[in-house]
Amino acid sequence: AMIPSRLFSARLRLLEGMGRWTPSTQAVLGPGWLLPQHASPRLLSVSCADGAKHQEPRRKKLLSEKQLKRHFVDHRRVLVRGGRGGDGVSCFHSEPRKEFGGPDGGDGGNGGHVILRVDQQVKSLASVLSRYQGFDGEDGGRKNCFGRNGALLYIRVPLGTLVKEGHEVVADLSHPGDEYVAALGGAGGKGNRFFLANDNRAPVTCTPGQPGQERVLFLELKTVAHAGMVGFPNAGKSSLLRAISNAKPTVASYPFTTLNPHVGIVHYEDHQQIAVADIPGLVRGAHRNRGLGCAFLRHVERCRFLLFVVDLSVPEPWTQVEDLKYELEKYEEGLSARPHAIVANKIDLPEARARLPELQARLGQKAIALSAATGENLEELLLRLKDLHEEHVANELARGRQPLRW
Ligand SMILES: Nc1nc2c(ncn2[C@@H]2O[C@H](COP(=O)(O)OP(=O)(O)OP(=O)(O)O)[C@@H](O)[C@H]2O)c(=O)[nH]1
Ligand SMILES: [Mg+2]
Repeated sequence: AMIPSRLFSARLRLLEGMGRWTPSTQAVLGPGWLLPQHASPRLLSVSCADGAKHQEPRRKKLLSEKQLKRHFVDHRRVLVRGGRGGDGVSCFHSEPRKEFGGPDGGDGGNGGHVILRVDQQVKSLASVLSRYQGFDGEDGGRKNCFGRNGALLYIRVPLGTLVKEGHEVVADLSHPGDEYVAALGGAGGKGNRFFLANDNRAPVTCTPGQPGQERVLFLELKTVAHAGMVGFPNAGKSSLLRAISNAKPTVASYPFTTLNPHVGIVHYEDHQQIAVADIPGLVRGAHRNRGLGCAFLRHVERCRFLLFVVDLSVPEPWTQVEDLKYELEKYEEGLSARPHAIVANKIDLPEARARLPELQARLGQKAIALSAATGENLEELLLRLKDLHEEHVANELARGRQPLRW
């Protein structure tokens, strides 16, 4: 589970055991709606339920939009410093009855580099700290002992991390296993043995180790996936991802459950794998920085095709599609024209099913009506995903490019 959802659930436990829960079926978009009135029964835990008997639940504080954005970690400023090189040593060989032992001060070891490495287990930049110091090299020793080099320090980052220095993009870690040396370790110093020469048989000079490189880098996550799911909060994107893939994003009846994109892999019988990203809820006016703003729309940028997830339990569901397209277009021109499918979710609810014919008519395009909750008609979506994927592969090959492989 991601950190933000844990924060939410901690807050929500206060309301558990109350039995007042009703599933919220629609998200009403306004400034004060960011947390639910009722907690989901999923979060029930015994210890807290006991506690609830004795104490009055506290009033929940509403998260402001600003606080909400703080939970959403897809960019980070990091200070990286390579390890310092070890110092060289100045000393002379000494042994009983041997009067002029030569210089035998060893060199210091090199400082360790700090390296960014893509790790597909890592899903967000939340685990990245604000500063990293590489391992120092060891100092040299007597008897020509060289210091040990500092070990490499790896920072694990998710696939699709963009590395910027100032405004310049210095690396784009968009392939599994990609690495980028963020800061070089300093070179080790030389011991006096190094300075031994024919004209100087007894050098006393030795040099100190160099400090490691220091850089301030900006990491930015752009989720890489085949398909990106976009939809309003509570549309059921996370439920859908759970239903079709191995991913387990949190599902709850309040908007903005998902604050970080999740990527799930859909496995087909022919061993094909399609990566689907669950992208945080978009709201009307996102381009004017409402809700989570449109910062997270950069995750959509790299999705090869889109799934518009529409909540059929809300009146006039077709406006959702128009609004989603509008917001996407505001963010980047042409984004709404990506290959896409329209998914009408929550068909298990009777009022939702009744709205379907009108939705189809208004869109002038087929919508895949399904229920993430009951699993009804998921096959149609899976087949459509496969078609979209094949289209993408054919397109990329035609342009002489390598299609995204998972
Ligand atoms: N009846 C019904 N309820 C559903 C269905 N799919 C999702 N829900 C409910 O809708 C609510 C929201 O589901 P989520 O999957 O968390 O929605 P989301 O789009 O990921 O929401 P955010 O992460 O907040 O953007 C939950 O209470 C789900 O149980 C469905 O097919 N039928
Ligand atoms: Mg979600």
